[in-house]
Amino acid sequence: YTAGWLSPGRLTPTRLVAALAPPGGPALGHRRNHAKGICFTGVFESNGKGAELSRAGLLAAGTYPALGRFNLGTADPNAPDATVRVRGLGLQLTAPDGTLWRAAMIDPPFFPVSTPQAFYDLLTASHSKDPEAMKGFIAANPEFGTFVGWAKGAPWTASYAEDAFNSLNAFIFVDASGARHAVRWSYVPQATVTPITDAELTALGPDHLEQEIAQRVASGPQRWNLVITLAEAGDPTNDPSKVWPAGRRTIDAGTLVVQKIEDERDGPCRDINFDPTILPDGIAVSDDPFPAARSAAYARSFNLRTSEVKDYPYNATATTGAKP
Ligand code: HEM
Repeated sequence: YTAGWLSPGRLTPTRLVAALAPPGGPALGHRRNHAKGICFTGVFESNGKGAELSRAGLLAAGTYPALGRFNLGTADPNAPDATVRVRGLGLQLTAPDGTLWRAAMIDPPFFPVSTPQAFYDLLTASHSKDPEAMKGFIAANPEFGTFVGWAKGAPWTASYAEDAFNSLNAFIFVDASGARHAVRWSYVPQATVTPITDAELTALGPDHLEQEIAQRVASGPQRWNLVITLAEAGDPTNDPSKVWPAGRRTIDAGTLVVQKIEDERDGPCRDINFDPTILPDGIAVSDDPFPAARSAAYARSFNLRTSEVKDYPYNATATTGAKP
């Protein structure tokens, strides 16, 4: 059940989260990864088409509350936007009976590495002073080269509203008859995508993405389609670094509508852990090893940051963390 995580010598959540910290140490009180972000509320408008694959109530037609957070894949809450290649979306959908579907997705079309151990090795190598460390890592994890190609070549955007956010990890949808379907999903923007370069993003300023999404949402709701992709026999479900072949059947299950930008520091995202294993009946984890490892690491990060409340008070004058 604990996937060996309690055995001595194995990769543990504590070691994994410690490895995320930059050489100067973690930013106390903040998420240990994806530390820079901005919170929002809205709704998920389910069109009911996902009910063919999953009996989850949130995939039956209806409108359900959504809480989420756009973020940058960095341990530094003050990182300039153009220095961070990976952007993320944490999302919680709530069914009328209170059942939750939490997810945390990113914009690359595949993950840089195949296993949680390789992610740990990447973090360790990238923070190492040994000039050979990254060379050794890349030799042992050739899939990372594909990610480097994406990171160097893929266009940037000037808005979170123009980014697609991908589950990358495979999950199992269970339908009303009990049949199981391996899927991945993406939230695909309805906004027109205008590619830019990293130099153009730099010129827009270090915190452009937060300022821009606040302005854009203030001028009108922003939308993403939930596109579910069905695996075919033989498609790898245990390795998020491997894309599935083109042409797989997809279902557009509904629309995420971002209606209001919320305060990041004092807002409703602060005390949420977007743990990707918090799933409603009708959605389950697959043989992908990441969600279990992520769940343990996110809990460790959550426990650390919520115990560091004096370093991240709810407002400028609070010293105890008590919400005013
Ligand atoms: C073993 C691999 C991974 C580790 C150790 C890891 C670690 C973490 C940690 C510690 C956090 C902060 C949690 C918190 O304090 O609430 C986080 C947040 C996040 N992670 Fe991961 N992660 C991993 C893989 C992934 C993958 C595969 C994805 C996407 C497909 C992803 C997307 C995100 C996103 C979007 C957030 C921000 C969620 C929020 O806004 O709270 N991570 N990650």
